[in-house]
Amino acid sequence: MSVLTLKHVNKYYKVAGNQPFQALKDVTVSFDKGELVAIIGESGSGKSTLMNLIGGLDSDFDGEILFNGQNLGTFKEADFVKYHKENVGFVFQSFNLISHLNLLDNVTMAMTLANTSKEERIKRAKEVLSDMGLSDHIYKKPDQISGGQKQRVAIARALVNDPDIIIADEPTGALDAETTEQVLEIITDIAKRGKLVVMVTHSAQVAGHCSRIVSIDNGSIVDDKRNSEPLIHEEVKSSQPAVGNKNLSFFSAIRLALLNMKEKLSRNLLVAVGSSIGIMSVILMLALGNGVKTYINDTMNSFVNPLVTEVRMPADTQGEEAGSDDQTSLEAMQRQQQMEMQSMLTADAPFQTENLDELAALPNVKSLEKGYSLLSFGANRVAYDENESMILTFATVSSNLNESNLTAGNWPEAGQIMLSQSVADELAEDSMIGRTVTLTLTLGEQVVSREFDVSGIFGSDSDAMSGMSAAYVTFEDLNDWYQAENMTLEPNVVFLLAETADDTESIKNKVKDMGYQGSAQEAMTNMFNEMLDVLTYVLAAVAGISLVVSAIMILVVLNISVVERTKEIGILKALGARKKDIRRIFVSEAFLIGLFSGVIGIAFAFGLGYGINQFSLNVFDVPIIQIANENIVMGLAISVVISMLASFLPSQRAAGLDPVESLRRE
Ligand SMILES: Nc1ncnc2c1ncn2[C@@H]1O[C@H](COP(=O)(O)OP(=O)(O)OP(=O)(O)O)[C@@H](O)[C@H]1O
Repeated sequence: MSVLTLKHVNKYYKVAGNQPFQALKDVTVSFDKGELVAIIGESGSGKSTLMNLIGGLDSDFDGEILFNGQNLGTFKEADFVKYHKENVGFVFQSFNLISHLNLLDNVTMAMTLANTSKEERIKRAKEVLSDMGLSDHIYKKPDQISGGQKQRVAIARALVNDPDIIIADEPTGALDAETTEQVLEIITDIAKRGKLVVMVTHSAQVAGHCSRIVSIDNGSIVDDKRNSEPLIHEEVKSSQPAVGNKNLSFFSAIRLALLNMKEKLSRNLLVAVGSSIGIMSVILMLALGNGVKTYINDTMNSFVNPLVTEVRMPADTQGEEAGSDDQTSLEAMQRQQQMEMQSMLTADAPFQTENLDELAALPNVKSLEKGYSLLSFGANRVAYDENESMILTFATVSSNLNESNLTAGNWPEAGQIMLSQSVADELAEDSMIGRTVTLTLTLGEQVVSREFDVSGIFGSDSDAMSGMSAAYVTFEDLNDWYQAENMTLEPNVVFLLAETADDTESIKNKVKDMGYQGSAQEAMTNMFNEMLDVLTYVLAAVAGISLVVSAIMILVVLNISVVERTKEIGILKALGARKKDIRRIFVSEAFLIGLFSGVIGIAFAFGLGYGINQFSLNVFDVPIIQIANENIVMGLAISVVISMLASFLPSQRAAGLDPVESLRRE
């Protein structure tokens, strides 16, 4: 059976606005192994058209082209891929080597596309290159060798997968007489080893070397002359297994992408740096959010004891018991009205005994401490001599206040008061400790005053709380005072002391579940945190707009790359690359650009963050940029994903290129 048989093959080219142009007319011919066939004819007679059809680069024809009995007309993409990988090898007039790959990589390309093992690839390529007398040049790039050497590399590449057919389109067209002889000798040897070689030539001398000469004129075979029997001497079939049906691996795609990117290093670096700016901005915005949040939380938390959970009655149950919602009696309403009046000055509802009992019974609660706190705008004040200071917060001292914030003197005991720095500053220029002040409070509906000795100063000038005017006495003193005024002091805040700081969180959660409120400060911190989160994400999103610019930049660069590498894509397809492989090469390139720009963006963020922190440490005493690990991972992921998304269109375009047109591209 013939290796290749054409039966009544017609080829029409579609021409816009015109009748289709018939380039091949009823071509019927068959070729055997060992034949060295010259296809000759005038320019435009249809030689290349015929070669493209039998090489499986063009599948649009009428009639039958049979390779070992299989009709190319019925082939699917996967069949053509297999055909290119295993059965045909191409040699072109202009060599068509891939310029950024060395000779070894050029020759191994077909095997790389078939995912042949690295050792096997290199072993086979070295053998074939050595057969071509090129052992000393394997690491050179194509532009470092002569024309004859280039054509030998191209022949080595065509032979390396041990195909049945070699299709050579004017393989000696660009060579001088001497080199032509050498190349012809090699080609003749190939036929002698049992391959079918079909070669287009314009040279009568070259045709004279062939065993058979087929003449084409105007799309038809007009002459078919055999000079000799097939040249076959001994059929040499490689002992190596066929390349198999595996495909380009992810790692090979990355390596190919890297080699190509190296070729255009400065351009790729510029793109990576350009798109890294967006990534850096996003990371910095998130890190700024982290920094500010940490600063606020730390400042807030530094004033409270980590063992303590502050509990207040729910805001919507003023005067009601937590958990009991059936108290609609007149008494309760009156009580609520009274509380509301008071809440012009104060805040929270008092705790009932049941509340105190259920809170004290919570697991991990070591003890329960009662407290009272009163927020007022102008009603409560401390006076000393002629001076007077309004106090915003009046509270009983409790374990909740962190003693480390006591900047002078002692914690108040019976008959004593502790003032905040700002109050002390307003009352006297020198130290207030030990002096007697008059505290005036609005208790219920009465305005009452009492004298206390100043025991200590709470909070320093440098912290955020020092601006808050506050005064603290003991719960017992306040209780006495209430009794003296014929009133009962009911705690409106309760402090639960945990066994260990680790238990505090769970106690806080339980208390919240039971319907109580946490400290006002905690609520404020939470609100701040939520606002900061929103603000941070908005800022990061605004910074993220530059990522769109990056994506467009990457898309444009990859598009340029596709145009520049059109011919290379044609070569890869002729070597058996699937559409998917071509896509994979471009997507890998985008992946690498994304990875590099992510890494550069992270490095920039750290660099700039360091600078900003030096400044903020000087000014605010805190590092304001805090890059979290998840910011780094997110930055990298965003960078890679955006870049890969941007590669979608260019890689799709590359994969869809027609191999015949691509190979024709200069
Ligand atoms: N894509 C195409 N669309 C329309 N016509 C085409 C196309 N490709 C080739 N042709 C026409 O088909 C005919 C055969 O072209 P082909 O390239 O096969 O000739 P050739 O014999 O290889 O010529 P040369 O020796 O100059 O390379 C020519 O008339 C050419 O103009």
